[in-house]
Amino acid sequence: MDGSVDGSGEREPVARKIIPQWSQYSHQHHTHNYQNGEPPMVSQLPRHSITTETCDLVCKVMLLGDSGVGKTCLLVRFRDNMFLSGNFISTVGIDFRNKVVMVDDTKVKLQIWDTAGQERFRSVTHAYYRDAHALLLLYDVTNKNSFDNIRAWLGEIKEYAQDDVVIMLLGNKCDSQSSERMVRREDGERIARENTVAFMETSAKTGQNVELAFIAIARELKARKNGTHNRSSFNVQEYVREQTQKATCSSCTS
Ligand SMILES: Nc1nc2c(ncn2[C@@H]2O[C@H](COP(=O)(O)OP(=O)(O)OP(=O)(O)O)[C@@H](O)[C@H]2O)c(=O)[nH]1
Repeated sequence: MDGSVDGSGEREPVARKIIPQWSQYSHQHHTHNYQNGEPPMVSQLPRHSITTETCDLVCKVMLLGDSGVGKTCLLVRFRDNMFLSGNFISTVGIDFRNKVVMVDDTKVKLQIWDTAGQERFRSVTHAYYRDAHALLLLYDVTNKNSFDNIRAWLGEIKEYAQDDVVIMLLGNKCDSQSSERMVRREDGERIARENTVAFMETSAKTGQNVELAFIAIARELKARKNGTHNRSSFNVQEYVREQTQKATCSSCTS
């Protein structure tokens, strides 16, 4: 036995996220009218996300960053194209969802682990770093503290993750009004450059760059698997730069 739920190598999360049913996310996310006053646990949710379908590549992607930066919202936007607005319910422990994406002719299954940003869950989440192929590290552009903590997060990554893990830094909530913004895009770019990681600003609210972040990860991991990575035929930092520039240019001309 590999300890997986369905024999596919996927482990049951050790802790559960206390959230309303996935299907109720859109508008009732924050109403606490659960049966017996208790929200359902992940183990009670439909396991439709765990499939036995064959994929050419399976990638484990972890979402990291301070509590409240928008990790769960980013995942929900990518997987279900929805936004969880309203009061914020913190993740407890760790949870995962799958999404299959096509990269050219390759079927890539992204197994996305959503971690709790709160300090008290760190020892739980550290145990998962070493299995991750890619890490999406988020800060909130309206929260300077979450940005200042990025160096500490990078330190933890260095300590617990594989040396060759793909890291992408995301400045989330870029839809926010300029009066609310506390971190300039250039500051995000600078810290990413200093640490040789890809960077972009995202919005789980509007969907800006959300798909691109995950697809760029999938492309990079596919390139590595095919052995094309070392020959520099694909570079995730370059790819992200090109794609975000393209998006900026087309929004300028439209
Ligand atoms: N304006 C705006 N708000 C966002 C965005 N993403 C998330 N939020 C809000 O930020 C709050 C926190 O979002 P979550 O996704 O729950 O944060 P998290 O990082 O998963 O937090 P933990 O589970 O505690 O680690 C919620 O109230 C969201 O509605 C975004 O892109 N734009």
